[in-house]
Order: sequence, then C-alpha cells, then structure tokens
Amino acid sequence: MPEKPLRIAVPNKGSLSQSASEILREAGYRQRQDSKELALADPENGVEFFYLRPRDIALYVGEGTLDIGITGRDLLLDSGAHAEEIVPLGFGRSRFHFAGPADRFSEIAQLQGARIATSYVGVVERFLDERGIEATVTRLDGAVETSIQLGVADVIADVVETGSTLRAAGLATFGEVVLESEAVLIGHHGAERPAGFDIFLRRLDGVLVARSYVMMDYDITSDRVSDAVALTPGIESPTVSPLHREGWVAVRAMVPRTGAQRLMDELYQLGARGILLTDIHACRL
Ligand SMILES: Nc1ncnc2c1ncn2[C@@H]1O[C@H](COP(=O)(O)OP(=O)(O)OP(=O)(O)O)[C@@H](O)[C@H]1O
Ligand SMILES: O=P(O)(O)OC[C@H]1O[C@H](OP(=O)(O)OP(=O)(O)O)[C@H](O)[C@@H]1O
Ligand SMILES: [Mg+2]
Repeated sequence: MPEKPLRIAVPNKGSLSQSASEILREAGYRQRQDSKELALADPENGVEFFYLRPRDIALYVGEGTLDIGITGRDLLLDSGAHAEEIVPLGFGRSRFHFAGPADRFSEIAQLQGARIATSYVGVVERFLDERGIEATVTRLDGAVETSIQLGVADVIADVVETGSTLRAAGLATFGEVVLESEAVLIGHHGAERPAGFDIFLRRLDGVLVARSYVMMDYDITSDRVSDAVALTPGIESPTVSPLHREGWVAVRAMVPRTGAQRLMDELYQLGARGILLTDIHACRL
C-alpha cells in the first residue's frame, strides 16, 4: 500500500453524486454515510475522498491539488482545466443542445447575432468560434430554460436528458448535438499517474465489466459445442467441462449483458439446455 493516500474528488451533489458513490462502493471503497461530510479517509484502501461540486472537480485535478476525480465530460471540457479524461464511467449520460422556441429555430447558422443563455459558456464559445459565429453568450447558474420567456435570451444551450424540461418550457432543440456526455474519471493532463492509481483503476474497471457482462452457463451435446462456443466465445475462452451424462458438456462464458436474452434463444435453438444467466459482482480480467 502506498504511504501517501490517493486523493480522489467525488461529486457532492447533483445528477452524478449518487451514482459516483455507488460505483466506488461497489469497487470496495468506503463512502460517506452523511451528505454533509466533506471528506472521508479510507486508509485500508490507501485513498481519501473529497466531496466537491462536480463543476469544480476538473479545476482541483487540473491544478494538481487532487490526484483524480469523477465529473461530467461536459464539465471537464467547459472548465478548460489542465485535466484529461481517463475512462468513461457509463452513468450520468446527457446530450448538450441548443434549443429555442419550437419552430423559430432550425439550424445553427441562425445563432449569428443571437443572445444565448447557458451554464456552459466554455463549451458554447468554443463551438461558436469553431464555426465563425458571433453571438452574445450569457452565463446563468441554472433554470436557463426560463431565460427566453423572461426576455434575457433568444436561445439556450443546455444539458438534455429526458427532454421533459424543454418540452415544459415550449422549447425544442435544433442543429447537431453539441456534445455527448457521461461521467468520466479524470486525471492531471499529461502527468504520470500517482501511486495507487493502477489498483484504483483496475477496481473501477472490474465494476464496469461486471455491469456490462453476465455469466452464462448451459449444457449441450459435444457434437454441437463448437457452434455454441462460436456464439459465446467469452473474454479469454469459455470453460467446457464434461457432464456425467454421456455425450454432453457444460459451457461457462461471460457474455455482454445487452443481447444476452437473444443469445439464450439462439443457444436453445441449437439444442442447449439448462441455460442460466447470473450477475457478476466484481472481476479482474
Ligand atoms: N438531467 C440532468 N440535468 C443536469 N445534468 C445532468 C443530467 N443528467 C446528467 N447530467 C450531467 O450531470 C453533470 C452536471 O451535474 P451538476 O451536479 O453540476 O448539475 P445538476 O445535476 O444539474 O445539479 P444542480 O443543478 O442541482 O446543481 C453534467 O455532467 C451533466 O451532463
Ligand atoms: O432533459 P431533462 O431530463 O428534463 O433534464 C435536463 C434538465 O435538468 C437540468 O436542470 P436541473 O434540474 O439540474 O435544474 P437547474 O437548471 O437549476 O440546474 C438541466 O439543466 C436541464 O434543465
Ligand atoms: Mg442543474
């Protein structure tokens, strides 16, 4: 265990907070019990967690005050901090869009000369610069949808998840998706990873794989095992063991969670029986 704990920033509130703590807990780390706790040491695992606003996390990691952190890709890009994405974490997914009164705007070129309200000034200004569009960008902390109705802006640029907030405000997205975001693990840009980082990453990776794969078991006759194994090649190679019943084998392989039901149908068609799916809780591959 390294002497100096790995210092990790975790979202303290908002859309990413609960899922971030969940993934860390699943990876075997202690997490705070009370949302008022600002920091938590986990000396047995050689780490220390700091609960911070997700918008500030890239700044702490960029300055090197903290080693790594969990935040949104959109917030990382918006910050302009000296931090980089290490691995996407598969939760907190959102899209970043321009939106305006339904049927008033249809294309990005109409942003020329417009007043745009957003909480993501960095992302919006970069997008406009890249396209040579001049517009007035106003930073708002939240509830940006209301700014149009109040006459502060013509257009907004914001995170869209289900789209229900936009619909409720009578707004619709237009133009291409500016950015696809999800929670990401970030580190200091270009820096050598600190002590303890490899273990931390392997543990998180173990949870991500366990979430996206399931274990499949089935029995099949030996003459069909090659066809069956072609459908379930596993990660390294499936385990094939003899069964007491003459001419039959048992196969065990990890398969992607999505499409697992279809795979079960195909195996059944092929003659497999006793097909079982079980969750994987953690793994090291
Ligand atoms: N429905 C959503 N609303 C806002 N952000 C979302 C949503 N779904 C995912 N996210 C992601 O969460 C991050 C923003 O989290 P943050 O905590 O800063 O704002 P928030 O969830 O809107 O919370 P609050 O507005 O209460 O402070 C971004 O990376 C964003 O893409
Ligand atoms: O597409 P949806 O599922 O409706 O989610 C997107 C909305 O959620 C967020 O607002 P939030 O609730 O965080 O309030 P805020 O504007 O005060 O940040 C975001 O800024 C959008 O307004
Ligand atoms: Mg918000």
